[in-house]
Amino acid sequence: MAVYTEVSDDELEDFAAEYDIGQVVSCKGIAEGVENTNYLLQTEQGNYILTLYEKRVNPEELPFFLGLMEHLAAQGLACPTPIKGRDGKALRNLCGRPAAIVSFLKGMWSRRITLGHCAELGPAMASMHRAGADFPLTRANNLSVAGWRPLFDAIRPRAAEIKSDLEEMIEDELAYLESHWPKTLPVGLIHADLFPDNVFFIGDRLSGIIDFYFACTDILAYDIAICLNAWCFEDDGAFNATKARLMLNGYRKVRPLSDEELQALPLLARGAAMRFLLTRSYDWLNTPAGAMVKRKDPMEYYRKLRFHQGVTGPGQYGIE
Ligand SMILES: Nc1ncnc2c1ncn2[C@@H]1O[C@H](COP(=O)(O)OP(=O)(O)O)[C@@H](O)[C@H]1O
Ligand SMILES: N[C@@H](CCOP(=O)(O)O)C(=O)O
Repeated sequence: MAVYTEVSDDELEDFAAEYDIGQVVSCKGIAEGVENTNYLLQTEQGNYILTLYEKRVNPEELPFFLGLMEHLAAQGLACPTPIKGRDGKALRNLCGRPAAIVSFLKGMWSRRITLGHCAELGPAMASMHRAGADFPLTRANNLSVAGWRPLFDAIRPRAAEIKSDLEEMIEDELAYLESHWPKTLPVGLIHADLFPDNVFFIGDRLSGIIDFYFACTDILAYDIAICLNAWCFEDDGAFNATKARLMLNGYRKVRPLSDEELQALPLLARGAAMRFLLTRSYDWLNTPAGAMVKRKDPMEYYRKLRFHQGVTGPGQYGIE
């Protein structure tokens, strides 16, 4: 459960009084998510999400994230919009943490990814990339190739607790990725954590995208690579090329991909797998015993990385 910070009734009342959102009716901790504390805030006027920002979010970067959500929502993307208080500010403090209220999105994330979900994801991701093109702020991706070695150094002494050959595997792969990482692909605004639990559906239709707190300026096709990993593998570890084809072709209808971008996909998918292998390994080794949060399995990403190491071209992702 991701409620790291408990909010008392008095603190909540004072906080909500800064907004024109009506009287608070209830405030319930949300059990999902791993990064921040989220509450479902119900007021006389409707539902909202109250987020208190925790460890991985740098408070100085919050204007970027909140501004981005505001920008994308204004462009018609179904994503949360920050709610401003009477003073015009969306960002304030609660219980010693930066905090904001955002609009509530209807829909549910799907635990069972279908071909239809992947077909919907592609164009939605491409529309997000297009809508982000004129967002004026930029943010470097601190979890891209330059950020991987410091994470590796932090997990290295205990990597064998996860898998005996993990240290050796990451060492070799990191050296390869550092020397081959593409430098000329189109760059723009990416979500960078577009996992199934951050995409809502109503029935088979995609109804919204949430959780922009890893969003950054990076290679656009890297977002696609993250999704190849997060959406196109089955529970038994098999890669589903039909899912990948539907996602990629749906994407290309809204934002065509150059040959250079397509050829780079296997490498980007290796990098994307490395990124989540590293953060999951770090969290696996460093989550305090008894913390109310479910750790995510690093080995899932070890296996995905091994798969992409064997991919020789984008054809293996189901496309010509
Ligand atoms: N704007 C929103 N509308 C509706 N539900 C939301 C919204 N934001 C978050 N949630 C709920 O909170 C959960 C955790 O949110 P998320 O942003 O993924 O947390 P974290 O950043 O901590 O991982 C989501 O799975 C969803 O159930
Ligand atoms: N998607 C990441 C973890 C980040 O969790 P989220 O709840 O913020 O999406 C992973 O799967 O490792």
